[in-house]
Amino acid sequence: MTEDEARAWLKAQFDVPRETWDRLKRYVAILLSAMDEQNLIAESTRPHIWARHIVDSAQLLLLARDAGDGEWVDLGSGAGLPGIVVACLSERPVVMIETRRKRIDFLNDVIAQLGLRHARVFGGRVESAAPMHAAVISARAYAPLPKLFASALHLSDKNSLWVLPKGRNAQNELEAARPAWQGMFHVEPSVTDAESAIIVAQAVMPTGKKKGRS
Ligand SMILES: C[S@@+](CC[C@H](N)C(=O)[O-])C[C@H]1O[C@@H](n2cnc3c(N)ncnc32)[C@H](O)[C@@H]1O
Repeated sequence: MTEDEARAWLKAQFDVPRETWDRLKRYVAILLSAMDEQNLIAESTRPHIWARHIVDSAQLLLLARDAGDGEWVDLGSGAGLPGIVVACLSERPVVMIETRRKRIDFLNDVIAQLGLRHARVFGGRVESAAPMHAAVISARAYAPLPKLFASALHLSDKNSLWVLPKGRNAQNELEAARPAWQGMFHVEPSVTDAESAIIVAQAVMPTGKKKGRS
């Protein structure tokens, strides 16, 4: 997907009013300029930021269309991927969880500059966030599945929809997690890379447990 194709995809998939479009463009500009001070995205992806990061994040919204009302919780948000992109493209409240100080400051700065009043940052470890009933949980390049589920189970209930971009190893990672984790799982192809996939899960709980949090 070229950068032009990425922007065209966004326009085709989302009703992108001018204000939203401006926000996305400002986010990209802020992110690129902050790259002088901290490594927020891989240097090699800088020329492909719309395809590799913005569309890659935005596609999760399509997979979460049927989620119930409530907060979208993004684990290990880093530069705000996908959390900031989700907050730009939807009105759902977004909580980004990030532990590194410079990244927390960056995220709060982006929220303020873009006026994203429905987004907030929890600055700390996922494991130490207060229990929640998230409607959607995303995690991009955060942790392998077993650690991901174990660290964030207290943020979920049986209705929470997990949308987890997992690159080219998604199916294998899912099979490896199966003995310890049960739920309804399926794997969706990524629009940005034909060989990458996104794990979508619901009612996730450790195997052997009969009931999740309701
Ligand atoms: C590889 S980066 C990915 C960032 C972003 N999601 C992306 O796709 O570009 C992983 C991020 O997760 C954060 N992180 C790792 N473990 C964490 C934890 N237990 N709690 C909160 N944040 C964590 C790191 O500080 C880092 O910013």
